[in-house]
Amino acid sequence: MKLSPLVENYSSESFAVPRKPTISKIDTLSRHQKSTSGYVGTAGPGRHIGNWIIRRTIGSGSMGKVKLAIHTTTGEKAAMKMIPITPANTKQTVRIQREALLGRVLRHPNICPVIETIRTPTCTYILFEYVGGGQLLEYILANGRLDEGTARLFMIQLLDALRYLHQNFIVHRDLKIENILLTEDLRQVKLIDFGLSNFYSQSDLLQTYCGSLYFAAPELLDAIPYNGPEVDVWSLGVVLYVMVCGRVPFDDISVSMLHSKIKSGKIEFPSYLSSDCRALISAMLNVDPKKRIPLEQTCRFPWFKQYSFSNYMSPLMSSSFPGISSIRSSMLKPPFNTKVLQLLHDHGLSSVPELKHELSMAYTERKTTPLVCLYLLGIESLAPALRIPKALPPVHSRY
Ligand SMILES: Nc1ncnc2c1ncn2[C@@H]1O[C@H](COP(=O)(O)OP(=O)(O)OP(=O)(O)O)[C@@H](O)[C@H]1O
Repeated sequence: MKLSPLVENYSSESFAVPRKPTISKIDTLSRHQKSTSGYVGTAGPGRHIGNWIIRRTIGSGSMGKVKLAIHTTTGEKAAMKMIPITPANTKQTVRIQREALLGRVLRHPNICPVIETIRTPTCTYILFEYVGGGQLLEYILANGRLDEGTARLFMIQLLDALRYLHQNFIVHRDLKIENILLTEDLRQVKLIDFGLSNFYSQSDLLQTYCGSLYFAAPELLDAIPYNGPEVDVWSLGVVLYVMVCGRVPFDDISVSMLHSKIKSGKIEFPSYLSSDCRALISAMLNVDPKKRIPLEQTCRFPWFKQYSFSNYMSPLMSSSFPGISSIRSSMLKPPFNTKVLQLLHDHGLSSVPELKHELSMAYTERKTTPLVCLYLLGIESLAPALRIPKALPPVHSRY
């Protein structure tokens, strides 16, 4: 595949200098954006939902519109996802509950948290922390590809977020450039959209194919059951390529051709890309999931060599906060916290007595199950010291 002249012509730009969007990039990158579903939000601007006033539309996805909401007393901003309740659509119900619950219990500086969930008879409103810098995709469309220094900073943050998820046996499964938002100062990225996330275990393989085709690992296209984390590694490899090249690595208007390009794993690298960056992308985009680099080994790649990875790790990733199975199960102790059990039940899990029973079994057998992880994440999310992770230092002090 020949590189687009528009991509070749880019000099090594600075992150701060904005560029005009280019049609060819928009064609390439936005073709994989899903169109909004037929749903038109029922909550117009100025309407109150709980303690929030609804303002303008800030985004849309397959689940509906996302509106800016302002808290009536504190003035806090939030992104309100409005999902109409359709009793027949159980798949959507599971997706909403999963997204609301994970957003509530996950605490990581590069994962967008849920502030509140409001349910009415007709609609579920999930209020997320407002991330003010827009989509990373839009930034790249408007300003061109990122320089490797900026891409590296974002990669470190995304790797950290994924490591946190994987340590808690959660796979994102819908990692794509549209699901990465920039903070207002453009120094941090935040992962959104956990509706397709799932729990994995070493013994049970996942089967469901989800997510965007452009970011999908080849084994998913053949419906081969997969363990979990390796599909996120592939998607993150595609994200890295998009960040540093301004286009997707595998592209075709024909879906079957796109499938074969993804399965071939043949990647064209632009000449300006450093060999260290190419090596990392190639290791992440290995078509054989068994040979694909495991997430925790990526930080040892020469592309990261100038940086002490430990400086960038959030406090949540320290050794006192491991998600390793045996340690995780040893953190489980009765009596179980009823607030957390109620929270889990409110998000579609079994009744409180059933949850207690399942946790007691896991405690007796010293087993780490998805429920154990969720319960412990719930406990940790209640601890005030862990709620506000340390802010990252400014970009330029790190290079
Ligand atoms: N926390 C947030 N802060 C600011 N904008 C947001 C936030 N969450 C979502 N958005 C905006 O709304 C858009 C749609 O959000 P999201 O991808 O979560 O919706 P979705 O319906 O789940 O989408 P998908 O079709 O990918 O499943 C985002 O791309 C972004 O532009």
